Amino acid sequence: MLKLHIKNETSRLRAVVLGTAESNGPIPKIEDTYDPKSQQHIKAGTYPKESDMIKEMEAVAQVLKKYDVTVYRPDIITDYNQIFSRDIAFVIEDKFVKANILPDRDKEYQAIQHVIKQIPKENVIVLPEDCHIEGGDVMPWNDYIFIGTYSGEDYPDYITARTNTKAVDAIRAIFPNKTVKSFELRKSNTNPKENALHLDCCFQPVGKDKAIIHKNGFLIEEEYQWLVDFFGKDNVFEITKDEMYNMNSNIFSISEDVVISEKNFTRLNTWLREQGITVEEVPYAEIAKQEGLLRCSTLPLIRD
Ligand SMILES: NC(=O)NCCC[C@H](N)C(=O)O
Repeated sequence: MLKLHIKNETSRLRAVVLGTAESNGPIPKIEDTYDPKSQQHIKAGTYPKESDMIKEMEAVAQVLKKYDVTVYRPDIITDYNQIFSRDIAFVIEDKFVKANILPDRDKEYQAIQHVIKQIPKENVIVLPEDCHIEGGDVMPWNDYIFIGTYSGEDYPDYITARTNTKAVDAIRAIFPNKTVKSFELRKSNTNPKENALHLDCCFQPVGKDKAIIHKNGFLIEEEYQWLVDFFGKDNVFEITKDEMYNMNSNIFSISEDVVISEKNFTRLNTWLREQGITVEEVPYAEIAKQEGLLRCSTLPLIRD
């Protein structure tokens, strides 16, 4: 049986599900896409090739192997996108919560049944269907759970809005000992530079007490400011609109002092090293074209 344990985003990683780019399927039709960045690349003829994305994910697998992390991979569903395993479920403490993901992506959960079977049944939580939530919006941070959401009345119009108020309330009820703090995110179905698809597309804690953040990803300035004050101005690395677009906030922590990051994130990687963090660089610019990066591709099961 798997002894799940996740308290935060950066404690030493021991076991993780890493998505797969195998049998990712043909280039989607514009009407079948569910994020504006993929759309943009389909129109420009620059949508990523499966073989390139497989290489990128293999580089991540190699780093995880180097750090002796146990890596689970999804079963392969023919011609189906299974790169972003982060969103399909999430672990908080010893609970595995099935995410109620966008219907276009709902088969992804079935492909990790071999992992779920190893979790005691009483620790697997299935939320009511009207609680929409994706793991990219959920961040356990010690006594807190940070959740990205969108509560506008036009929620149903946004295919980019993935976590609703009902889900935030449900998480609050399941974890009464945690402070659940939600953040309204900026959404656009058409402009990736104005779209924080998930909380991890505009914010992520790193190290022991630091964070990466993009102000414009937050709809409410006070909520952005709350995070800056929480971590302290000097501990926060502010990223630009283009850096958010390139997914700089979506690196992945193996521990408080080791992260996996994209090799072109020069400014961020320099800052991380200045903080004493070892940066394991991988190529991930092709996968980034689908509006997800390293945090999005990983579902941590056990951290110290
Ligand atoms: N946590 C994340 O931000 N995941 C990225 C998911 C990207 C995928 N194209 C989607 O729209 O669901």
